[in-house]
Amino acid sequence: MLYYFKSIYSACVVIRVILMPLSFGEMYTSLLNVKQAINVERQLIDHLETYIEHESERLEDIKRFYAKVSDLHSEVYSGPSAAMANPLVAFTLIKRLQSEWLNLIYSDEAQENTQDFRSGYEEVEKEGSLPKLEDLQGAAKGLMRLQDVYALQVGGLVRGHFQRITDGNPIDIYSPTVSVPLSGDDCFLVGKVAYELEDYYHSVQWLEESVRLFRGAGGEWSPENEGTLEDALDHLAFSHFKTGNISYALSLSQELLNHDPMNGRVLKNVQKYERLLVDSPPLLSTDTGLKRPNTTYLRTRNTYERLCRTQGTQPTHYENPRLFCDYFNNDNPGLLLQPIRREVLSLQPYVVLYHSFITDSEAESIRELAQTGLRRSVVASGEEQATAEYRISKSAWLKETAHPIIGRLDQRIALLTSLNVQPPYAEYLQVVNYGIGGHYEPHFDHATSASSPLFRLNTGNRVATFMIYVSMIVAHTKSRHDLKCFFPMFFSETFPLSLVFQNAALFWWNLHRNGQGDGDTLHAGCPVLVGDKWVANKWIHEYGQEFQRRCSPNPEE
Ligand SMILES: O=C(O)CCC(=O)C(=O)O
Ligand SMILES: [Fe+2]
Repeated sequence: MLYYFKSIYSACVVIRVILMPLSFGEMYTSLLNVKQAINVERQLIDHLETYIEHESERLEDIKRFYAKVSDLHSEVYSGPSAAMANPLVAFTLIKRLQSEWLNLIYSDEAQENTQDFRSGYEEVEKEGSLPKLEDLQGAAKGLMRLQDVYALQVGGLVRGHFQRITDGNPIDIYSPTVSVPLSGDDCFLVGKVAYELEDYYHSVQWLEESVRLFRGAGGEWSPENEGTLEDALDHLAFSHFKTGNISYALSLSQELLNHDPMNGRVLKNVQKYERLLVDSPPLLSTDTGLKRPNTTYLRTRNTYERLCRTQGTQPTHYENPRLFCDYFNNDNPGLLLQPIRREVLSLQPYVVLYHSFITDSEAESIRELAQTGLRRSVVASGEEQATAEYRISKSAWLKETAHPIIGRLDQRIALLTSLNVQPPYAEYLQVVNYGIGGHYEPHFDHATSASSPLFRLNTGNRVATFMIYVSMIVAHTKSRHDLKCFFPMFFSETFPLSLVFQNAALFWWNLHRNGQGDGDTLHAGCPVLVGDKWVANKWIHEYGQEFQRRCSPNPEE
């Protein structure tokens, strides 16, 4: 969702990405890649199935031997020494002890089964399609971003719910069709990511849940787990120590010692905490001083998050009678038969929403065409471009030659805006796919520094943005009260937000007529709470538009 608000923020401008070989890296930054990982896991499930079959057969064989020998002992050898009189019985006893037990005990079968299982995994690994540690960390950070921006309760998330406390009650802000609760180990990993970032605000919350769940599991061991109750207690105790909650750090460490009494490091910590508590007993206040870590790059965080939580505050048509909706053809013969539903959302800056700008099948084609070209999105960083935490997505550039659809889109944009959208007067179409909790924090699309790599096109700054919602399956299915217009059938109270924007396009001028950037065009893509969000940007440059957008020295225009 794109929101507008006024504030000053340093420019971060997306520029053309140099195409690199196809890579699957940074999976967490694009939901498309996450979806592809489903097939990867399916392969592993097949390997596990074969492994289980082989191991079951092996155990069956072992059980058969066990039954044979134990039966012999209860039926044949249990009597007096009569059985030994039978030379066949004597022979088979000696043979078993000399050979059969040996073969059983030193059998390679278990190892062979494990080896086959591992080879299957290694094959998948070689394809390069497995997530890396960085992906796990990125996904965990995405979850914490959603937690923060949408004020979600960690306890709710752990139970598979997306809840926010409103007026003292947990309210579902999104009800998933399938709810997936998290395990103690899931929470441990999220908490550990925060812990390693020295972000004890989050580590405390997630590790609390982890400890609770591990305790509940009664120390039961699961082969897939990375952490244990002891690990979680250890990290949680230290997180509490770092946030000044010494007495809690002490009691957690003592609990840990119950499980691991010889742990010298924890023994030392306990002594240290006890000393600290004697030296400066805790105040009665329960305020642990837990604060969210300050991100240096976002001075407009509160406004941004408020807007994301309230689903935007675009001006309503009731407040400003100069805003309107109409069927628009730009007096252009190309649009006469198919005028487009236009909605003027704001006059200053001038922002227009074009409904149904593309069809479902065009949206699908755009997504498909972009797939192989998707690379981690970058932003301008000085004279260069770099990835950034404040923009988590992948993007691909589509030339007009990629498919006739792209050329037709360019044409349609030109018909609507009367602007020259041919390169180099506009950039290629940039298709963006967001990842887990993917977002684009408040930014300007235009360059705000003369050294920006954006000027390498030599066609001036980005005068306008034409942004298409190529798909947006969002969490909220509540109605938008602030987006009613003259099209009641399209904006009925019950109409899901996602459908209002899906296939629509936004247009706005980034620059004033005097060429200066318009500070009011600060905008953002809120973290994607759920679903697969795609947008496509067409950035139109200053040069080539001289006859369509007259200049003016007036800084207000
Ligand atoms: O995803 C959005 O809603 C905004 C994207 C955006 O502003 C950009 O790509 O420049
Ligand atoms: Fe933007």
